[in-house]
Amino acid sequence: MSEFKIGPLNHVGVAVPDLEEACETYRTLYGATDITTPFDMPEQGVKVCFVNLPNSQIELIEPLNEESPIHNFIQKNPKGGQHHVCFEVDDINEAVDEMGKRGATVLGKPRIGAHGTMIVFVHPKNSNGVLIELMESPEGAH
Ligand SMILES: C[C@@H](C(=O)O)C(=O)SCCNC(=O)CCNC(=O)[C@H](O)C(C)(C)COP(=O)(O)OP(=O)(O)OC[C@H]1O[C@@H](n2cnc3c(N)ncnc32)[C@H](O)[C@@H]1OP(=O)(O)O
Ligand SMILES: [Co+2]
Repeated sequence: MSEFKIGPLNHVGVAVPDLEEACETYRTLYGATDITTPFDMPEQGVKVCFVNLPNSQIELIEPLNEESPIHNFIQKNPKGGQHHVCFEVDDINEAVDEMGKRGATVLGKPRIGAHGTMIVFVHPKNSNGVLIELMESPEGAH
């Protein structure tokens, strides 16, 4: 087995029915001041923005359409909910290979994520009901 291991927590994904409303909640209820402008990621089926915190980010995601991978999640959780946890990895292809060897179900092929590096997801059944995103580190290898 390779030495592969997860690195820093990059972000926590929160699925929401309305991105603007969710941003407003982080602004007015929690006083968050650094919230990025929302943008569409059609290839991921989501509209995204980040609440930047000193040590991490909350990624707010709203489904773009009924084909979105988070469409069913919002149907089941109409007010939204915690959706995924994202860890950085040094090398996405190594991560995919090693996840497979370790018996996990990797969902699809790596794709470009919201930070401009490759991401891939591991099924929640493999990790106590938590959907895990693995993201190639923006700073390169650790
Ligand atoms: C922008 C980007 C970035 O950071 O760069 C992102 O994060 S994009 C983030 C959005 N993209 C993704 O999530 C892509 C990967 N996700 C997927 O492929 C999908 O969402 C699945 C994880 C396969 C779930 O799909 P879907 O909800 O349609 O399937 P399903 O209804 O059959 O659900 C199968 C089981 O998984 C559960 N389930 C669904 N979503 C879940 C979640 N987020 N966390 C924990 N459990 C979850 C369901 O309740 C169900 O449980 P039971 O079997 O017990 O009823
Ligand atoms: Co994410």
